[in-house]
Amino acid sequence: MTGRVALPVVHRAMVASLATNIRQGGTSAQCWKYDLSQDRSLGGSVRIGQSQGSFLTHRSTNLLRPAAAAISVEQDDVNTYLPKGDMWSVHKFGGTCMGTPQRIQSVADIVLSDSSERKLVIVSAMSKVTDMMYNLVHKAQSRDDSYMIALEEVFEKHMAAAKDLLDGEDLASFLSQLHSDVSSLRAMLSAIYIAGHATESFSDFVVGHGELWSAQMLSYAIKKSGAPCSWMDTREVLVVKPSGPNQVDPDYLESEKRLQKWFSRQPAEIIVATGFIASTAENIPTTLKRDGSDFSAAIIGSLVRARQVTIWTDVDGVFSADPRKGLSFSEAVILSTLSYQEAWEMSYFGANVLHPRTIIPVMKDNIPIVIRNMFNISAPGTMICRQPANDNGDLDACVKSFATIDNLALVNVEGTGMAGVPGTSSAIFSVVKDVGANVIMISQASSEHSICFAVPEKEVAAVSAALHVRFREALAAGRLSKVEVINGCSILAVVGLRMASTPGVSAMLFDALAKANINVRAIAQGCSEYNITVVLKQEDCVRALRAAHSRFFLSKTTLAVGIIGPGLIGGTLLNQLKDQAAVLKENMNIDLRVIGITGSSTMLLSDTGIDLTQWKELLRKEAEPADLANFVRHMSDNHVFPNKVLVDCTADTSVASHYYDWLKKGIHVITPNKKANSGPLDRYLKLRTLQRASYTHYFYEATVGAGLPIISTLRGLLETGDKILRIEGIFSGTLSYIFNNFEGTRTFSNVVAEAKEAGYTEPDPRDDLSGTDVARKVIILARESGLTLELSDIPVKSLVPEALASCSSADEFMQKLPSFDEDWAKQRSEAEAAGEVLRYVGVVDAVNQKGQVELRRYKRDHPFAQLSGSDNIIAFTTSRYKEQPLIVRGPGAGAEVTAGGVFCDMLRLASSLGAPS
Ligand SMILES: NC(=O)C1=CN([C@@H]2O[C@H](COP(=O)(O)OP(=O)(O)OC[C@H]3O[C@@H](n4cnc5c(N)ncnc54)[C@H](O)[C@@H]3O)[C@@H](O)[C@H]2O)C=CC1
Ligand SMILES: N[C@@H](CC=O)C(=O)O
Ligand code: NA
Repeated sequence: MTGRVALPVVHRAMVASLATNIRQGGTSAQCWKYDLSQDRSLGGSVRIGQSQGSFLTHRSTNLLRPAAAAISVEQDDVNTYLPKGDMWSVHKFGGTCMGTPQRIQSVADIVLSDSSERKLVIVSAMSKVTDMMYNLVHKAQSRDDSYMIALEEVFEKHMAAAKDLLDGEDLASFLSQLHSDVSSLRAMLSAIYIAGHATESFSDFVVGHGELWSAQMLSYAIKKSGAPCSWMDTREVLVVKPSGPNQVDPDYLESEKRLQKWFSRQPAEIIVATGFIASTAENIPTTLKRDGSDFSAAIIGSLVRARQVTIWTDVDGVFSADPRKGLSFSEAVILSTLSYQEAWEMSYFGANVLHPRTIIPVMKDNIPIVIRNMFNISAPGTMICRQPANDNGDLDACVKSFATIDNLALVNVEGTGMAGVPGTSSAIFSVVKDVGANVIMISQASSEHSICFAVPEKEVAAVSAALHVRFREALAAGRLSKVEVINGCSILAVVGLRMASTPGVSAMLFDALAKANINVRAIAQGCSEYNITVVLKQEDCVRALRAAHSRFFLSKTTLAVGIIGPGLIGGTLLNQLKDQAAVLKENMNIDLRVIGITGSSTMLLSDTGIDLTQWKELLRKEAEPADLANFVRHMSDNHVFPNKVLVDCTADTSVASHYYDWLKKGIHVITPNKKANSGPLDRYLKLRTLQRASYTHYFYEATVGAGLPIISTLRGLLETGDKILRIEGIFSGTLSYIFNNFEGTRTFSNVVAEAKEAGYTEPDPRDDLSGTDVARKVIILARESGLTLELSDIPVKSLVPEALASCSSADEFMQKLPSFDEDWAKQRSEAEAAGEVLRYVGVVDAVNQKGQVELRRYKRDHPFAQLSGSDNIIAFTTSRYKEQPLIVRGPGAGAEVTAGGVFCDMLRLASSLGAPS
C-alpha cells in the first residue's frame, strides 16, 4: 500500500539540496535538518531544524508538509518516520494537576519550559471527572434519569474551564467539539438507560471523554503561546489486550505501527495525548485500568525510547516511608533515587510509588521515570532508574524505604520430628493453600526445628485448625511439639538494593530496634537483596518504624531538644535556633529539633519538632499543663531521634537537681543555670563522676561570663596540663553595669533598674546585689579547677541593704531600693575623692584553696576600672601565664550573648556526637 508521509528517510545530500532549494526559492522559509548523530533509533531520525541563519525561520513540523509532499513511500516504511530517542521527553500530568483552568495553564507553562526537542504529554481527565463519568454510566444503567443532569454538570464544568483558559477561535472550536461529544454521550447514555445495561466498552467509551477534553484544552493552551502542538486520541494508537481480571497488556508492535502512522500525519514537536484510554486490536475503546495514565506514559515513553518520563503529581517525590502510617510528613524523607526493583518492592507494600506494571515498559529500555511535584517545581523529585547514581555502597544509601503491614498472625510449627524429613514444609503449605490463606512471609531456621509464617489475622483460625487436623498424628506422637498462633503481629519491611549483601545494614536495623526496646518475633531476608522483613508485636510497629527510619534517614547529628524555662534566655535561644537551624542543617549536617518547651505553668510537646516560627503562639494556644516528669518522659520515650538534650534555662534549684537522672537516662544536659554546679558539693561531685564515666554530655559554659569562653578556656588550660594559681575578675554583668554607670548625679536605684531592664540581672536582682551570683561563679570555677569548696566557704560582701533582704518579692525590693540611694552616693563620693572607682570582684585562690567575693576600690587607671556596659573581665594566672595573666573580657550578661553561649554548647554537643567541624 502506498501512502503519503511527511518525513521520509533522507540523507545529508538530500537535506542539503532541500535547504538550497528553499534558500534559492526563498519560498516558505521552512527547512529541516537531518542529524544522524542524534539518532539512536531506526536508522536515522529527522530533527526539525532550529532557526539557523536566514533561511530557517520556523520550527513547525506542520509546515514541513509542503516540502515533503512530493515524496511518496511504501506504508511499510512508515516506521522510519517517527523519530525516537533522547530528543523525546514524556510528561504525565494526573487529574489533580489538571484540576482547574489555572492548573492547566501551569501545566502548559511546565511543558513549554522543557527544552527537549520533542515532548509527549500524557494527561488524565480533570480531577473528579472520571468519577463523574463512571457515575453517568452507573445512573443510566440503573435507569436513574438524573444522568441527564449529571451530564449537564460535566458539560458545564468543561465549558467553564475552557472559557477561563481559552479564547477566540480556539475556544469556539473546543466548545463546538464539546457540544458534539456531549450530544453523542447523551445518545449513548440514553441507549444504556433503555437497555438498563452497559457493556465494558460502552462504559469505557463514555469514561474516556474526560481525557479527550483535558488533552484538547491543554493542547490549545500550549498552542496559545505559539508553540507547535497537536493532541492525540490515544485510542487511535495504543492497542492493548486483556491479560487478566482488570488488567491489560500493551501490544507494543501494533501500537508502535499506529503511533508512526499517526505521527506521519501530525508530526508536531509537542503532542498532548490522552492518558488512561486505549483500544483493542479490533478498535474497541478500552482503558488501561488502575493507574492507567501512568501506564500510558510509560508505554508511550517506551514506544518513542524517551530520554525520560516525568510523572507530575502533588508530592515532592517518593517518601522513604508512608507518612500516613506512623511517620509524620516531616520525618519521612523524599528519596532522590530509586532503582526499578526498589520501586517495585515498595509498591508491593502500598507505597505511593508507581504501580509495578507501570515500570515494566520503561524498565526494558532503561528509561528513567522521575516523580515530581507540579506545585513545587523547585523540588528535584525522585528518579527511578536502573542503577541510581548515588548508590555508592555506603550503609545508609543501601536502605531506601520502610513499610509496615498490620493485622497479621504468625503461625509457628515446631518439633524435633521435622528436621531432615523431606516434605514437611510442602505439607504445611499445601494445608495453607487449601484453606486459601495468603502467606506473607516465611522463616525457617537451619536447624529445621521450626517453621513460622505470617498470614492475615483473619485467616489464621482456619489455617491453625487445618494444620491441627493435618498433623494430628505427628502432634500426638510428639514428632511435632506445637502448632502455635501468635496474634496481633505486624511486619516491618526494609527495602533497599544490595542491602542484604552489604555488611552492617541489618546490624544497624536491629540495633535501632533494640535501643527502642522492641522485640523481634521473626525475621526473613530473601536472597533477592531487596528486602529484610521483621515480625513484631503490632503495638510496637509504629515505634519500630520510627526508630529504624530515623536510624537510616536522619543525620547522625540530629538532636532532639527540650527547652525548660522559655523566659528571657530560653526565649532568645529559641529565636536564635529558629534563625540558624536551616544554615546548620545545610552547612554542618546538624539537625536541631525542639520537641518540647516547658515553662512553669504550660508545656508544648511534639514528636518531630515544634515550628519555631510560632513557638510563642503555640505555647499559648496549644500547650498543656506543665509537668516536668511528663516532659522528661516525652523526651526519653521518643525513638525517632538518636540524641536528646535538655536545656535548662531556668534559675530553679529543683530543675537542676534532676540533671543526674537525666544524664543517667542518656539525655544530655546543657544549662546557663548555676544551681547544680554551685549547689551541695557531694551532689556536684556525683554529677561530674557520672558525666565523666558516661558518653552523655553536660555543658554549662553560660554559667560564668554568659557567652564568654570562660569554662572552655579553663578546661583547655587544665586538660593540657597547665596549673591554675588564681582566677580573679569581675564576674557579674549586673554589678559591672551598675558600677560602670553609677557616676555623676545618677542614683544607685536607677542604675539597678536599668540593669534589670537590660536583662543582665537574675530573675531576682537581689541574687546579683547580694553577691550570691558572683559567689556561685567563683564556686563553679573553683570546683572546675579541682577545689572542693562549698558556697558557704566563700565570704561574700552583700550590697543588699539589710532592711530589704526580707522583701517578699523582687518588685517590692526594687520599689524600696531608692531609699538607700543616699548611702550609695556617699560611698561613691568617698571613692571619687581618692581617685578610685568601686568594683565588685571575685577571686579563686587556688594556691590557698579558697575563694572570695568583695566590693573593692580600684585606681582609675586599673584595667578593672576601664570596663563598660555589662563587661566581665576574668584574669587567669597559671604556671604558663604567670607574668601576664590570660585575660578574657567582654559583655558577661544579656539575652543575646547568654543564649548564644547556650547555643554554642549545643553545637559543642553536636560536634562531640560527630558533626563536621
Ligand atoms: N540574664 C543573663 O544575662 C544570664 C542568665 N543566666 C542564667 O539563665 C537562666 C535564665 O535566666 P533568665 O532567662 O534571665 O530568667 P527568666 O526569669 O527570664 O526565665 C526563666 C524562665 O524559667 C521559667 N521557670 C522557672 N522555674 C521553672 C520550672 N520549674 N519549670 C519550668 N520553667 C520554669 C520561668 O517561668 C521563666 O520563664 C538563669 O539561671 C540565669 O542565672 C546565665 C547567664 C547570663
Ligand atoms: N545576672 C548575671 C547574669 C549572668 O550570669 C550577671 O549579672 O552576671
Ligand atoms: Na561563659
